[in-house]
Amino acid sequence: MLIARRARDVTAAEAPLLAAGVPLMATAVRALGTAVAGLLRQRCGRVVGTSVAVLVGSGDNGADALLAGAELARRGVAVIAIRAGSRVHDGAARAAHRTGITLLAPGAAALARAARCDVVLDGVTGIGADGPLRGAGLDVVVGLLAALEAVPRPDRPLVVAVDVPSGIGVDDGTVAGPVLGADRTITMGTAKPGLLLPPAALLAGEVDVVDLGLDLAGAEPAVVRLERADVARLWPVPGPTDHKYTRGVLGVVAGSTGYPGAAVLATSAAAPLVGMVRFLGPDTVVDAVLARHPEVVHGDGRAQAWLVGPGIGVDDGERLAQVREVLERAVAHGLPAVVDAGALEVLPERVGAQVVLTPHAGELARLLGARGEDVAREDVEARPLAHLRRAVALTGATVLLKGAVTLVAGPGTAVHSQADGTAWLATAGAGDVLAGVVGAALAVRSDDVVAEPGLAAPLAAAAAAVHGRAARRASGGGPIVAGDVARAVAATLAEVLRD
Ligand SMILES: NC(=O)C1=CN([C@@H]2O[C@H](COP(=O)(O)OP(=O)(O)OC[C@H]3O[C@@H](n4cnc5c(N)ncnc54)[C@H](OP(=O)(O)O)[C@@H]3O)[C@@H](O)[C@H]2O)[C@@H](O)CC1
Ligand SMILES: [K+]
Repeated sequence: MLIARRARDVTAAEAPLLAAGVPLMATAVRALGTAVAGLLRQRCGRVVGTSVAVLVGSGDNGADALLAGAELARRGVAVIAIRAGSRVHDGAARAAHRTGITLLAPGAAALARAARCDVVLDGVTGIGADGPLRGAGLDVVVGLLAALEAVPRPDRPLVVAVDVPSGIGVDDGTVAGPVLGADRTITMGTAKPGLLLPPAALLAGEVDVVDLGLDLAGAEPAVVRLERADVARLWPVPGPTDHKYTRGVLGVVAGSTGYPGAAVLATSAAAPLVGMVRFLGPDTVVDAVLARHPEVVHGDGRAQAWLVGPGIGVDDGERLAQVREVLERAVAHGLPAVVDAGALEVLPERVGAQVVLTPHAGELARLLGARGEDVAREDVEARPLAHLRRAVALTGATVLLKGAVTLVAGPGTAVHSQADGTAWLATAGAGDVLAGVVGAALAVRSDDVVAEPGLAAPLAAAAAAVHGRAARRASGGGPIVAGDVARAVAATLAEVLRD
């Protein structure tokens, strides 16, 4: 599990080690040097003779970056260093000087040179920053972003962020000013919340954590990300005495004459994962579902969890009446349920954490608006976690806010952040597939969720992980439709459970 801790917790954990003389910075610098050398080898096929530009801020973040630059210079890399603060760490400046690196003033000429290097190392600010970039750091980032515009995309340098992309909200993931988006972030000691929370997380690229041996046991995890083994631990494997009913029945109310495909996608994703899917919908939709999945059972009856809403519009009164009836019944029995798309319109005033809402940013804004909050989609996109938390507080539900980075939290649970997919997953119907996987995750552990409703949040995060991995598997780096993702779900789960 990837665990993010707040800046103050990291600083507190560093203090005793620094007092004991443990050379944390040397470890950070070594890891940076190795990572950058690896990227240079990938990009240029060699390290010697490549070029790196280092943006050097005033604090230890700048020192990390400059010392890594000195190490790379010793390995034959042509390094330029650009001042991005009011001062430079003494020891790092001396080490740079010894390797022949001169510190350049942040003018247009230096930034144009940086824009043509193989790698840029962003050491403007780290966890010691207060607020968005200002002063020399801001000028350097704005200037470099402009200089990069003049370079054809394939020739632009790879950007490596030291600890965090400078200027992000380290603890809250906000982006309140210019930030140089990174291809990779080498983060020290532990992940930081801003590396996992959008919108900042979208600027961090791949995140590698450098082990500094910090004792963070006492620090409350701010955000967590499930990895393969965590998903495997959460997902039950049937035993020899299991049958379709003990494995879990998922009831699905989905699809409409306007959107029959959503029902097909949701049931296709769920069917292989559960003992049985039972389906309620208009006849034409039932026909479409059964044509694809003859194993789906048509008609009302007992289920261990319900999924309501995919392919049902917010003004489809007839379908929403059925959703309302099924949802109220599920809530009255304390059963887990997934509430998606139009069904969010008929969510009871208060529900328990066993009910998982799956809005995108626009739907979350609408949900909050219906509860008296003045919120636009852009507000949710700028501060997704804050709005997700508000929705949890107002409804009592577990909320999965889907996006390139999907966030999940319930009342009192950890915040989960999953980013397992691919940009190709931004395609019609992907949300219907996700809803199917979340429904399945709740159905197969229904008894556990009824006993411990807080379990719905990690299970929904696990479902998001399976969905994202299925998209990656189906895509192989190229375009996909949602049906490809649904078809890849079963093999993806097998892979998750096997490894
Ligand atoms: N301690 C260790 O051994 C280890 C530390 N580690 C590393 O240290 C980093 C933390 O270093 P830190 O505490 O020196 O703070 P840091 O983030 O470099 O910036 C502070 C300076 O930046 C400035 N500044 C502030 N706000 C700003 C803004 N909004 N916009 C622009 N500038 C701003 C301000 O300078 P001023 O404005 O006064 O010139 C301030 O003094 C951490 O992220 C990690 O990389 C790791 O290697 C592990 C071992
Ligand atoms: K940085």
